[in-house]
Amino acid sequence: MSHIVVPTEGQKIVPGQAIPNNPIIPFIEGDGIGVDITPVMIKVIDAAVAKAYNGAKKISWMEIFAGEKATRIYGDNVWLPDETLEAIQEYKVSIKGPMTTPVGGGIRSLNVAIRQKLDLYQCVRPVQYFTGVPSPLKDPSKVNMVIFRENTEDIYVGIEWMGESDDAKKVIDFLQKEMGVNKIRFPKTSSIGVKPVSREGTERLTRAAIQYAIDNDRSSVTIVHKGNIMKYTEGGFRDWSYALAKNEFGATEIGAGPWCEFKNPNTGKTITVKDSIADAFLQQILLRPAEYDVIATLNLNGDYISDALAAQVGGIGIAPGANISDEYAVFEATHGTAPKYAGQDKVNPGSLILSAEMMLRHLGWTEAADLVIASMEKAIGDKQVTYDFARLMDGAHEISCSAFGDAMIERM
Ligand SMILES: NC(=O)C1=CN([C@@H]2O[C@H](COP(=O)(O)OP(=O)(O)OC[C@H]3O[C@@H](n4cnc5c(N)ncnc54)[C@H](OP(=O)(O)O)[C@@H]3O)[C@@H](O)[C@H]2O)C=CC1
Ligand SMILES: O=C(O)CCC(=O)C(=O)O
Ligand SMILES: [Mg+2]
Repeated sequence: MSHIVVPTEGQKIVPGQAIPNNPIIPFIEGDGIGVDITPVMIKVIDAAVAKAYNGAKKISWMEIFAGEKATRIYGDNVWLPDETLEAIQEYKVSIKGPMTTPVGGGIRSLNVAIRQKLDLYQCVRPVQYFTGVPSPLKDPSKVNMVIFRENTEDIYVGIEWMGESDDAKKVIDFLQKEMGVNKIRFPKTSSIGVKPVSREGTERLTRAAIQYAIDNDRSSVTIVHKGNIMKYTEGGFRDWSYALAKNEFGATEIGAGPWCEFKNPNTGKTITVKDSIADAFLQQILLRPAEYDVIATLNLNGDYISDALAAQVGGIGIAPGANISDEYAVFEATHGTAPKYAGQDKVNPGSLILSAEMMLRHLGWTEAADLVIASMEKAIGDKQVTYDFARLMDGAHEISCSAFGDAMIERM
């Protein structure tokens, strides 16, 4: 039985057709702080759209279910109902709150499952400084990067077997007897994980990152990898990315290479394609952030880099993101369910609001998106901030999650 109530007003987004003035947008509330941030996001976005278009445009929100709320509605163990995935596919553009993933045993990540099942291969996470936001950097205004994180491959996808299980023993046996592997230090008790990284997966991600650099007049794309150690997976990602830059975008090597460059066909400006080994990269972004612009990286590196870079511009309370395929887009914040704050109307709704701001731009509703950015800048500039910023800002006025949404709306 369906538990999704389709709004009586509103239309579906149809690829190849103009975005309707009243699109139906599915949303997943999310676990933990989802109950706090999702309603605030909806209120702020509705206000921005109403203000920007004088009522001529409006989103019809349609709740769909996943995570703990789905188990309450659909029954035990129904974490990701089929009709939720079908709605994301049918309505094309949607937004989700965070969902809990237990550590060790228990269900595998529903967030990752949505990305895998719908092949949302780009995880796009812009990291940009807003004036007045507290930061550990001397000059955080130099941080302006967009992470393109591969979203469907790598050790992150969860192909692994628990140490001492029959399956782990079978895999270790195969590796030792058939593949000549003699480097597993403790074969009797090792858990084993598999890290698939493909040329196709790399190419489509790096293509999207380079195309983004072209479309948005960015100066460089940095391939971040650990290819010195994992030569065929992380190293493959680097080599396939450089090859794509040369073969598809006409990049040529600078000096002895491997860095290369090409002219942006739209602006004539040079775009440099370079690479950085992940450990060094994490210190470079702290010390010399101005040198990095668009980042293309694998799934696990991208996970770490997302939170690390977010910290440089105020933390994961203000870190938006989007999961994108050639057909669908699911917007979601970088952070998780922050369970200790759930239901307290305390946390920063900024990440989910900025994810919705990315969604407005994706729809071409730039006027409303601009209002979201401007009102957030004003609220922060007036030091009306949630606890996470208040504890790091002098003279800040700490307000609740919902009051921050209201402070934005008052400033639109
Ligand atoms: N895409 C998704 O849905 C994601 C889900 N998760 C899941 O979330 C659960 C909790 O993960 P955890 O590692 O604690 O990471 P979280 O991102 O949920 O929280 C870590 C810390 O980040 C800060 N934080 C997070 N969100 C906000 C916010 N909106 N405003 C202000 N501060 C915020 C808090 O810091 P402080 O304590 O300093 O106040 C919080 O304790 C796990 O089950 C994990 O798997 C994790 C990441 C992404
Ligand atoms: O799915 C999860 O529980 C964690 C995901 C995550 O950390 C991320 O996508 O950044
Ligand atoms: Mg993460």
